Amino acid sequence: MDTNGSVLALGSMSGTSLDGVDAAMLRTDGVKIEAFGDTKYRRYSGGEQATLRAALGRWPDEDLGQAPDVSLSAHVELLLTFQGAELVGFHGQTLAHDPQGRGTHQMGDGAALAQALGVPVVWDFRSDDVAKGGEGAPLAPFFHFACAAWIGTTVPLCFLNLGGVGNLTWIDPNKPAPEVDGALLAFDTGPANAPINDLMMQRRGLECDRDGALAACGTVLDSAVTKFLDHPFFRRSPPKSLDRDDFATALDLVRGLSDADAAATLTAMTAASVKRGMAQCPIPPDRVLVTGGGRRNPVMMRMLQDALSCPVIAVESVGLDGDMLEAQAFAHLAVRVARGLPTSAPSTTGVRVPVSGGVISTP
Ligand SMILES: Nc1ncnc2c1ncn2[C@@H]1O[C@H](COP(=O)(O)OP(=O)(O)OP(=O)(O)O)[C@@H](O)[C@H]1O
Ligand SMILES: CC(=O)N[C@H]1[C@@H]2OC[C@@H](O2)[C@@H](O)[C@@H]1O[C@H](C)C(=O)O
Repeated sequence: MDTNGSVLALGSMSGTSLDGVDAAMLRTDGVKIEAFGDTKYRRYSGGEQATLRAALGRWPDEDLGQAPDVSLSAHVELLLTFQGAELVGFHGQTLAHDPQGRGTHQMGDGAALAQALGVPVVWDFRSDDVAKGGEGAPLAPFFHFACAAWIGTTVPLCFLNLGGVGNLTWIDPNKPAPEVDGALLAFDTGPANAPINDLMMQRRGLECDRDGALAACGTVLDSAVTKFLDHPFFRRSPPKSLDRDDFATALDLVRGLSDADAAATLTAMTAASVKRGMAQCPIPPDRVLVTGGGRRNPVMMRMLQDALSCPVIAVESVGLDGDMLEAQAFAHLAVRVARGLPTSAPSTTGVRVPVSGGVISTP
C-alpha cells in the first residue's frame, strides 16, 4: 500500500460471451483512480470454451465437469504474468444468475487462486448483495463513477456496456460518492451480443457477426422488435439484471428470416432495449460512452445513435479502454472491499442498503 492509501490492484473478468479472460492493473484507493496499468487478454481455446459452455446454467451443487479447472488454470496462467500486484480482484465466470430465486453463481475458487498467486484475492463479489435483497448486478457502476471523475465531467452521462448482456450506468458526477442517493442509476438493459453470437453459431458456425457485416446487408423486421419489447423485463423498473440466456426467445422471433435479416433484427433489438432503458434515466445524459465488444460493431453503434438523442461514442474517445473496463472495475472493487467501502447501493442493484460484497482470501 502507498503512503496515500492507494493499492496496485489486478482485476480479472471472464464475461458472459465466454471468449476469454481480461486482466488489468489499476492503482487506486478505491475512490480515486490514480493510474491505469498493464492489460492482458487470454483467449479460451475452442475446447475450453466448449467445456465452459457445457456448464452454463449450473449451480455450485451440480456437476460442473472440468469447467472449474479450465477456468482456474486460465486465470492463473494469465495473472502470473503480471508483476507487483498487492491485491487481486477475481470476478470468476458467471454460470447462472437468478437473484430472485436460487441466487447467483460466479464459478471460481478465490482461495485456490490466492494460493497459486501468493497474493490476497477478493472474490464472490455478488452473493452478499443478493443475500441482502439486491440483484447482484451490475457492479461496474461504482467504478464508472470513479471513471466519470477521472475524465473530469461535470454533467450527467451514461456508460453503456455491450457484452453478452447490455448494462447502463447513469451518473451524476456532482454527487460526493457513488453510494449517495441520486449519484447513480444502473441496470441491465437487455441482451446485447449473446443472441447475435448464438445466431451466428447456429447458422454459420461463426463466433459473432464481425463488424456487423451480416447485419449491414439485412433489413430489420420491425414487428419482431415490437414483440421483443413485449417481454415483461421491459416493464420492470430499474435496478434489474439478467442472466445470459434470459432472452433465448429473441432467436425464436427471427427464426423464419434470412441470416442477414435475422442479424439486422437482433441488432435492432439491442438498440431498442437501450432506448427503453434510456427513458428510465432521471435526466437525459450529455452523452453515452460505450464499452464492451459491441462498440466494435458499426451497425449496432449506428442503430444506437439513431435511437438516442445524445452522442453515442466509444469510451476510447475519453481515453478509457473499452476492452478492459470490466477487469479494471474488479481491481477497483477489490480495493473497495479491502477498505470496507460499499460496492453496490439501492440505486445500482436494488439492495436494501449499500453493501461491501466480496470475500477476501489470503495465501
Ligand atoms: N469487431 C466486432 N464486431 C462485432 N461484434 C464484436 C466485435 N468485437 C467484439 N464483438 C462482440 O462483443 C462480444 C464480446 O464482448 P465483451 O468482451 O464485452 O463481452 P463479455 O465481457 O464477455 O460480456 P459481459 O459484459 O456480458 O460479461 C463478442 O462475443 C462479440 O459478440
Ligand atoms: C450476473 C453477471 O455476471 N452479470 C454480468 C453480465 O454481463 C453484463 C451484465 O450482465 C452485468 O450485469 C454483469 O457484468 C458487469 C461486469 C457488472 O456487474 O457490472
